[in-house]
Amino acid sequence: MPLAIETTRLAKRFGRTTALHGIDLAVEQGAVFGLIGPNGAGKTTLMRVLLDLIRPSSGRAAVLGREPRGAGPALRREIGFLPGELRLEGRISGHELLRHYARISGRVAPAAVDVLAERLGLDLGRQVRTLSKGNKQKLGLVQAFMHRPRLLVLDEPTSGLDPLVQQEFLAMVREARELGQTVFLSSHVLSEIQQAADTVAILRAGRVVTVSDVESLRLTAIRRVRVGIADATAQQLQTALAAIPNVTELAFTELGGSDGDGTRMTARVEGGIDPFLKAIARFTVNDLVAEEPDLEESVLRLYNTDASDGDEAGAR
Ligand SMILES: Nc1ncnc2c1ncn2[C@@H]1O[C@H](COP(=O)(O)OP(=O)(O)OP(=O)(O)O)[C@@H](O)[C@H]1O
Repeated sequence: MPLAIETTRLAKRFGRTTALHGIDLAVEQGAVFGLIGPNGAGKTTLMRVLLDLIRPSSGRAAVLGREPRGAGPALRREIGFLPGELRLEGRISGHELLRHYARISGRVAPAAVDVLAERLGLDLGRQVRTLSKGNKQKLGLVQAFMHRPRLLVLDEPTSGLDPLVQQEFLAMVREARELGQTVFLSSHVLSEIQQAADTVAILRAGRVVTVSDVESLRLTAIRRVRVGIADATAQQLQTALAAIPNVTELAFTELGGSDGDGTRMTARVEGGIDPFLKAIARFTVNDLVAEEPDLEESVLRLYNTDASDGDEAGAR
């Protein structure tokens, strides 16, 4: 069985900007493969090469065993593509627009469009130009999924979606995997990739920094945590957390003076959060906020790259 996606020393230059510096990637059929990286890393460029929307400067790409260049509509029908910047014809309804796309993608099961629209909460009767950004994104997702393509290439698929719809999208990805479809998706949000993907490639400044399974990424996640404790002093909290090695940068504010309204604490938790939660659970917790793990801090530093060192690949 050929790989779903294979690139060999794939490079793309735009004038003096090098967007991709020789990318080697292999995506197995049936996998959910996440591409993650900061702005300007080259995620969109890579996807556009795979879809033959742009041509590589050097190197090779193969999609479902074929070179995108010259493979034409037959390969295109096997792919469901959600572009990062969706441009949709506005003066027709969602229904009409999807009928138009179905003529290109072919083989759309009669009920598929309605089922997907219903799941995402999208009104297909409305004129496309009157839809909000999130609803346009839903329309883009419906057109990518509706013909059950062998390969889904999704550029920032949850951009603009509210959290409930994001969860529905993640369920759609899981079902696609169960049906044997391959999903190749990009994001700059670590938690989203962790929920959706089995394997993750980290792209930075046009290079693959690492390819890793999602479980190992989870261990490296760094979170900032804020906690309000009703019945402990800074000293008590310090003592309770002293023996937990993955908790650092502790800072305390004691509230309320003599009668003691408790203490506010911030901390940096690297890796599993469970030991931290167990240690504070003996006190009365009023409030707990665990921020989204930070991609740059969690992942890029692990591989000895300077996360602040310019996002734009061409800047160097
Ligand atoms: N058509 C183009 N002309 C010139 N430079 C381009 C073009 N497209 C992309 N680039 C440059 O290539 C690099 C990679 O951009 P790309 O859009 O692929 O990154 P990305 O990882 O998708 O970023 P984001 O998360 O911001 O969408 C950037 O330096 C960008 O400025």
